[in-house]
Amino acid sequence: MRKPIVAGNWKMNTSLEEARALAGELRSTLSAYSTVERVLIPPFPWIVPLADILDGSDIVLGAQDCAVEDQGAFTGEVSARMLAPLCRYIIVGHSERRHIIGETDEVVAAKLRAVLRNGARPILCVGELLEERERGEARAVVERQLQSAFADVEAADVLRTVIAYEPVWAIGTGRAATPEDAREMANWIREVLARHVGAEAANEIRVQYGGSVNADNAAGFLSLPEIDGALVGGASLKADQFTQIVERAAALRL
Ligand SMILES: O=C(CO)COP(=O)(O)O
Repeated sequence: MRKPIVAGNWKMNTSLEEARALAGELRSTLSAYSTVERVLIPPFPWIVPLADILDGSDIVLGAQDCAVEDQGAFTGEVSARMLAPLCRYIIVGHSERRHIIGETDEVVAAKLRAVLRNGARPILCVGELLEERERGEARAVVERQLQSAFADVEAADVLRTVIAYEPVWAIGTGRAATPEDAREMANWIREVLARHVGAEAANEIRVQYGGSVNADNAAGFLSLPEIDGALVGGASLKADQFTQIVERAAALRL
């Protein structure tokens, strides 16, 4: 059985005060839903204060990115080695890093390996641009992203990774993919990964959907057996919205 995972990617949002208040509220509202893995992914500087606020709860932290290297003269970088004691998950390959910061598939693959060798679990984001979907290339793009990320990764480590299917055109646009789009891509992701780890193991890998998920549309995705949770951006900054999404996941995936 794949345990559902709902993660809130706060991106570059919240003041320290707001972050503390949001985490404090979520600590109490989310405590009832232990059948769902609940992950808060705040900006780097809030990870330490939030670790204190969440101490003793079963809500876990994630990080939004990490460096390729573990340590050294890389001014401004934060390594997976530093994050791993505090964060169970680290996002790699988010589309904002691929398309705004310019991270290549090779950089994403190196970051994925950094997360794995330091004992954290990657949330690997994959997804196509609107023009790629319109040209009928969505599956090929996601296949390339997966093959590149996992080229030098052993099967056991592939199984520690969560895949987030986040079509770029659905992120922050209010235009979510349809549940059918998400289902098709989740099946494709497992098909591609099956070549690497075998069909049985690929069936153990969790696939989330991300892109304009909110309390109103979450059930459409979370009710699908192929979709194991959501990676939530904007709606994760609102305690009531995020709590409702987690509540839907708990109710639909018993
Ligand atoms: O990028 C996302 C999560 O990583 C999705 O963001 P939105 O939910 O704001 O569309």
